[in-house]
Amino acid sequence: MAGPSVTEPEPERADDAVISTRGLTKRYRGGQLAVDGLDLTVPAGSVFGFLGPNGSGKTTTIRMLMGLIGPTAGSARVLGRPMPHAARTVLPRVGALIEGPALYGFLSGRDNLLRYDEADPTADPRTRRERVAAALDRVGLAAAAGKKAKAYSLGMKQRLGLAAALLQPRRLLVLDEPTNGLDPQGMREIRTLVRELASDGTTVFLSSHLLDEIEQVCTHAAVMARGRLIIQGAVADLSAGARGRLVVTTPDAGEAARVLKEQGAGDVVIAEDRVTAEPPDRDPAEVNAALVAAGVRVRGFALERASLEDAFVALTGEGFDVAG
Ligand SMILES: Nc1ncnc2c1ncn2[C@@H]1O[C@H](COP(=O)(O)OP(=O)(O)OP(=O)(O)O)[C@@H](O)[C@H]1O
Repeated sequence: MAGPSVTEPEPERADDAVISTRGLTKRYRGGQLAVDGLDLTVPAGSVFGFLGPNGSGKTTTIRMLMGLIGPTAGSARVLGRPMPHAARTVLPRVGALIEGPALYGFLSGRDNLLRYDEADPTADPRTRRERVAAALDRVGLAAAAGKKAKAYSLGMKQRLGLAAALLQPRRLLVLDEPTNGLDPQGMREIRTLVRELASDGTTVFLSSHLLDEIEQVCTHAAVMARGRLIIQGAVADLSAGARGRLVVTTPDAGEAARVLKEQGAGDVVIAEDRVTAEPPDRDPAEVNAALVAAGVRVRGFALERASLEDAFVALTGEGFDVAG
């Protein structure tokens, strides 16, 4: 008689978070508090940017999420399961690219992937070649598959690392600074790839110290500074929280600055024929009318959308200094 089929326990929790941490903390042996009480929620299907200057605790967090190091306090769940406890069941469904891919330079890109695939005990050897070809194709390396990996550019190596992470279907991809060290073209390629992967439904968690990168590819973001979470949420909401700047283009910059101050604008800055300021609490049309009435020749009048950087500065009172 056929008994009930053995199925894996449903891993997803009601909140549908692919990653969630509660009070996650790491203090290194030397006493360094690298991550301090982190409550992170990564929604399923998001491209989640994990942003922070160098040394803010991103890599330490990723290492805890992947079960590579244990937390000092708090807990982390990945795909609904506790880490590092459930690493054996969780990690096969997570593709990770952490601290650059480990590649054999003397082997071709294809042979590197064949090796990766061989190392996976769940991978069917009969379909290995097709899997490797599909992964190479996915990252745009099909034409360079026969080249030795040492002849690859840094961007190609990153893409090969991604291909290795994509040999199996993944629920989650974790990428630690995937564009670090790449030239603008290499960066664009990786970003395009990330967008494509996300449109296939894979949740992508990527760390970066580049604000504009997060704005370009991510739907959600969390901002870290000195081991603490500053803010997290949908990227559109994060930047909406900060006010944009008023930008007036005029040959009469000095007079425009005076009028803007009179109208209640803050932080008025003149840069040649551009005057920017924190917009005052009144109808922009009135501000414009006041400029014109004072004889300022207004050639441009705009409210620039706030960037994530503005949000960061507003929240921390500091610039986003990548040198940390
Ligand atoms: N193995 C370690 N032992 C002691 N301190 C460490 C260790 N690894 C990291 N740290 C410290 O913990 C803090 C957070 O480092 P972490 O690497 O997590 O930051 P990060 O945001 O990933 O920065 P980066 O992009 O430079 O790697 C830093 O002050 C760092 O010097």
